[in-house]
Amino acid sequence: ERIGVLGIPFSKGQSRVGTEYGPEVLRNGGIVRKLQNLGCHVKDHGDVEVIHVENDDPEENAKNPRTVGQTSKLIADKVEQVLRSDDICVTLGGDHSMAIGCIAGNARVEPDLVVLWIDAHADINTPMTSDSGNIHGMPLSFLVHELESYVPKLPGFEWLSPCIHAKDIAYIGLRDVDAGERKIIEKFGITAFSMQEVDKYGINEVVERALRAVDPEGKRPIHLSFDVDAMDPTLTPSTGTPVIGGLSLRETYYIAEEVARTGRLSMVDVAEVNPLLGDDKDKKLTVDMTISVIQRFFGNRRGG
Ligand SMILES: N[C@](CCCC[B-](O)(O)O)(CCN1CCC(O)CC1)C(=O)O
Ligand SMILES: [Mn+2]
Ligand SMILES: [Mn+2]
Ligand SMILES: [Mn+2]
Repeated sequence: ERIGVLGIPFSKGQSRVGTEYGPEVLRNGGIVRKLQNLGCHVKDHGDVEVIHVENDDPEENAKNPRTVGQTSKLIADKVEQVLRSDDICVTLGGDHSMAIGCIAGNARVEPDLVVLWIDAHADINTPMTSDSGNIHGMPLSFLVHELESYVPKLPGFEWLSPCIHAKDIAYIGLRDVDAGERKIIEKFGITAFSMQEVDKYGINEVVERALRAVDPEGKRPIHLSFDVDAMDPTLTPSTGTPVIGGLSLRETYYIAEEVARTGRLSMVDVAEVNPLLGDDKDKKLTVDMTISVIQRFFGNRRGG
């Protein structure tokens, strides 16, 4: 396939400096060349322009709303452009608020997409249910039709309309879900496989059930949003909100290989790499583990 790589050097969806350097360290780790070495045609589209709004005061408890909202619009426009020329878009983040623009942009090209959200967290707080006000904990709430009446129209988000339904989402890797998120997941019946289910059923059964739940006929395009904190922090320590007891390398490989096998992968977001956290060993490990996972979405299979 033709892969379009897009950097999203963004950090204003949360409060730690560093995720803006995610694209740089992933590129320096060789992600473009390693995908090309798999026989993929890879075009690096550079970085999305990041907007910085002065005096961007919190609104409805959400921090940096104008900066996040306006940048998300540019992300959506750029993602749409990439997907008009390439088959698959790989976005290098950047904090997970990037997914607002990534999914909105993908949905313009693939309106029937389903979302696999690989993460320790549910990232579906509304501005009111969030305890932090960090928009990287809220992206899905801006995108889901069923939550539209619960989410205030924040300044900077005028351009955005919900584009997915709750039934189109499946989580794998959850282990730090807030009370408000739990209520939303239950109220709207969102498919969710926490680490408990991964242990109970095994990753093969979890992946099979997740795909069947969102796409029983096996024909819808897949948007895979990968938060590197889904993996155990011993594998990806350089990330802002690590949670122990995460996915193993082999479990994460398996998810990537199975999604690749569908042949319906439309987009992969790589979120929450923060190279300023931890020491140099941690940073290198995080980058190397992340890239080794991404390679498995594109034909690098353990069986050859
Ligand atoms: N759900 C959290 C964390 C979001 C993580 C976003 B990511 O993209 O990395 O998945 C919860 C934060 N909260 C912090 C204090 C704790 O005591 C409880 C959880 C929030 O800030 O909304
Ligand atoms: Mn997370
Ligand atoms: Mn709809
Ligand atoms: Mn996340």
